[in-house]
Amino acid sequence: MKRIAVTGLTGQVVSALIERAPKGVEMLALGRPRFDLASRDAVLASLRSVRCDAIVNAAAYTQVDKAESEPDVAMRINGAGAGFVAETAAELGVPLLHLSTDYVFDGTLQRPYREEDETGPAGAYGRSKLEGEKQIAARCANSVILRTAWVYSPFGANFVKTMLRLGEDRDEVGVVADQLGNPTNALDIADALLAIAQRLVGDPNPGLRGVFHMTGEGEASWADMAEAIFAAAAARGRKPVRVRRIATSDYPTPARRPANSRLDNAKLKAHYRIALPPWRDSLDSCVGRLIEAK
Ligand SMILES: NC(=O)C1=CN([C@@H]2O[C@H](COP(=O)(O)OP(=O)(O)OC[C@H]3O[C@@H](n4cnc5c(N)ncnc54)[C@H](OP(=O)(O)O)[C@@H]3O)[C@@H](O)[C@H]2O)C=CC1
Ligand SMILES: Cc1cn([C@H]2C[C@H](O)[C@@H](COP(=O)(O)OP(=O)(O)O[C@H]3O[C@@H](C)C(=O)[C@@H](O)[C@H]3O)O2)c(=O)[nH]c1=O
Repeated sequence: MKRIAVTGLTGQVVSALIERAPKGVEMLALGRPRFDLASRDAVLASLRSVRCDAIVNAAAYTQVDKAESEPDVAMRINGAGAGFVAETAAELGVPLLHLSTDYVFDGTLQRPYREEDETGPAGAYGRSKLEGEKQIAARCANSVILRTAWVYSPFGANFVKTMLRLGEDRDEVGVVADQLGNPTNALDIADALLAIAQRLVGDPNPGLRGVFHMTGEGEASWADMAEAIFAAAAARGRKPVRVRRIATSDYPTPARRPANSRLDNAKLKAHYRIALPPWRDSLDSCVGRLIEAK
């Protein structure tokens, strides 16, 4: 496998893939204005113009709250747009790796979600991502849909960067403690995507295709994650910041988020022998890198 086309130019996962690509593997990043998921013509033309061995669809509309006020835009990009990518991957005969989200679930289950569990998104972003999954499954059999969650990294916008920014001029931050999930470092996602792409290119086994959950190991609430961020920052000389553990009802947002969005990664381990590192380890190294970069 020599060339991977990846959608998005500045996104967290795209940036991580570019950083982690081993010598000899070229990442061909496609982004706006030329590559726009909102335009079928642009998607087909851009992907047809690059020679690649696999496609990673990492571009998406990711603004969870804003999606509530422009659900059609989110649906167009995450739903129809994903379908255009799948259509082109099928035409080109290359495997497609597509990223989806924990927010396809309503969060009412009392255990980590498995791939076959019933979906039921609580908001417009989750609905649009679920439609993307359906488009991919219908149009490209040679595909893997990887549902990940709570992505952070040294790149782009994310919860870790938000907490470090808030902590600069506050001694205390209120963070919801009743939503559970799996913090996931985009750099770990990139390593796994590279290994998965390599397998797909060389192995036609249908068991490697379909939906897989792929998150950092271990679970946390957003408040747990915030506490770990401030602990990692304090260990590197930043002033201490307290986390006030609050309820979802104390932090009103336009979008409803799942109370339980923990994902069960057993299928990925069984079929690919891949497990992402424990979330606390990866979070600590990300905070370290962000602080050193300042
Ligand atoms: N962030 C998270 O917490 C999670 C993300 N995911 C999924 O993982 C994937 C990667 O997420 P992440 O890297 O965090 O995303 P980011 O929000 O960091 O980046 C999204 C990327 O998509 C691009 N993009 C947005 N709209 C379009 C469009 N119309 N045409 C082309 N490109 C577009 C953006 O480009 P531009 O720079 O031009 O804006 C940007 O490069 C997504 O599918 C997301 O749904 C899943 C679970 C959690
Ligand atoms: C900034 C902030 C957020 N929160 C809460 C709000 C929310 O419930 C939770 C996370 O807020 P954010 O808006 O940062 O995260 P959010 O945009 O909901 O993150 C989601 O993004 C999409 C793309 C995904 O696919 C999901 O997996 C998930 O990562 O933390 C606080 O309690 N206090 C705060 O100061």
